[in-house]
Amino acid sequence: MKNPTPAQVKVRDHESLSLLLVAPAGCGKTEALAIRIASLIENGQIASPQRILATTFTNKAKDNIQNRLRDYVTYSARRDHVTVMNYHGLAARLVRAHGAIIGVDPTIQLPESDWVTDRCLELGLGYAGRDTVNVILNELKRQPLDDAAIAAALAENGHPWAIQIEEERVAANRSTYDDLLRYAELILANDAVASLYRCHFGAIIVDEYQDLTPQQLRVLQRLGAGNITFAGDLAQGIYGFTGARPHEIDATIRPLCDEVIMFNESHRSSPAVLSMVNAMSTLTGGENLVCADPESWPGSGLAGRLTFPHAVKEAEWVSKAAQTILAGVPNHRVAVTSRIKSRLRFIDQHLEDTGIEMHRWEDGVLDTETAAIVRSTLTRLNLADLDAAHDKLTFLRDVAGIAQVEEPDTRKSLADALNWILERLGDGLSPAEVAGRIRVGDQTTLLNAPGIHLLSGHVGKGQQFDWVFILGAEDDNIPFFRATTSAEVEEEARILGVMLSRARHGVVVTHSEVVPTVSGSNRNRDRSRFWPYLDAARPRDREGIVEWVKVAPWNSLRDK
Ligand SMILES: Nc1ncnc2c1ncn2[C@@H]1O[C@H](COP(=O)(O)OP(=O)(O)OP(=O)(O)O)[C@@H](O)[C@H]1O
Repeated sequence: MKNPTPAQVKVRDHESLSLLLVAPAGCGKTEALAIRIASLIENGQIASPQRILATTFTNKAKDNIQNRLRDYVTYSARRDHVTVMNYHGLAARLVRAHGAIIGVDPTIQLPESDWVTDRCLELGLGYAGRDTVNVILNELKRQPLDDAAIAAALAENGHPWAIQIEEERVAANRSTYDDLLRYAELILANDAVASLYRCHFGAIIVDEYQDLTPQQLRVLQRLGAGNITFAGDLAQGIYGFTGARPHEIDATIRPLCDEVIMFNESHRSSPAVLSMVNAMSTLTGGENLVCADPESWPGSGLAGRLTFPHAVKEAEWVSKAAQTILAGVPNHRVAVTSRIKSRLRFIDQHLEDTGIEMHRWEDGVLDTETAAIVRSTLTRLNLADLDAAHDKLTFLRDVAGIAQVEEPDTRKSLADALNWILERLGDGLSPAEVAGRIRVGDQTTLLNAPGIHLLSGHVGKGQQFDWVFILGAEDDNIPFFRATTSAEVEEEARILGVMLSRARHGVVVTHSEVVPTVSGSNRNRDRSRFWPYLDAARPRDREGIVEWVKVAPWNSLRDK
């Protein structure tokens, strides 16, 4: 539990339930939301049978907010007064309970994968065809249109594959992620249903509002009707590709909120790290961050930037640097990150080959809810029955009870996890051994585990690490080659800003002159066009980094 700052006290004590909290990375927004939730319960503003709804975008973010809440709200108060849900989970709940009022079968099959993409590839449309079909369907389904209106709009558009795939979906009584949100909005247009939910959820808490799509905001507004606390940061808007519209959302909610409270003091990062984050602010549009307690950071923190002749050399150096840091501060967490996951393959391979332990955030790591189902499945699994089953995956899905899982994100991760179990059992592991390999993304492991963590830029959103190495500061990687418009390139700058601002003590950015392609041929790579912006932070070069590490006050670092 932290001592709230005066600004956090203002958020905690703000009487009306309609509030906007805007602050750059690391200023304590999520902490302030947890403090506010605790206060709403303590002062009886939200009392049974009403609950507070806290919405998140992913299961990992759900774990993150639940983790924070543990510091301020007792288990029983959380159980009785707080619901933490993803947008897809919320939409699925509405469809299951009230689908019939808009003519949707409440038993409709819930999504557990990107079915439209899978279907396009099965039909041989290739990646370009898949992109076209997805764009057509996504854009239409982000509007409050029923199935008949979607069919009519598709007929007018005339794209034969989009029409066929949508017809197949309806005939098979299945839903995609887009359908769930669309149906939820249509259901909430019914005043009786909307007021039922407003009575149930007395207040809504929305973190990372800049990532909302207009459709998600419309759903929230029907549910929350002026009782919403939003928190976020436009400079961290990195989900344009999923339909997020940060400026549009901001312009919509500002006039509706009773007050706007702003913070600009970072509680997360050292002065050196903040200088790197601030160096990007002209591109990210972020406020300049001030360090809340500059004297408290041993050595003032570390900011570094260096170039390697080859990605393999980069991997060797970063691995050695991470180990040197961990030798000095074994309780620390070191993130090795990059814009895209595949750019981490050299360091991943190097760590694997040298037997250095790492936590891969995107592989075999389950959120708390999925891990609980998988563990119970493994305990109940009878191997003889599995061996005798004609279709092993279907058998395993039945044992896991996937059909009863309502939360689409959990369904997806469970479906992936069941495939992973089958592979491991196929490797000759026993169910107990497979269970032993499960890594859970909750506070006891991923969120707090010391050591080296490998993760891509988007996955790191909302998280923090003591040290962050950002690999692959090359054009094509960041900005990603698909970013062509100025708006897309600006979003790429914000992704770099998000990666930099995950760091507490130190951040090091690297570029490699040669990066082999996935097929193994060497490719020359230019430094990222964002590289020169970091000059303003006067990052240390290789010698400077070595010098800092040599004289670093490890004892003080360990305790901070
Ligand atoms: N009042 C406080 N005193 C000391 N530390 C604090 C305080 N408030 C927050 N912190 C710490 O500062 C760090 C950043 O806080 P938090 O994650 O809430 O920021 P945020 O604004 O949500 O960041 P981001 O936008 O990057 O997700 C956390 O380690 C948190 O525990």
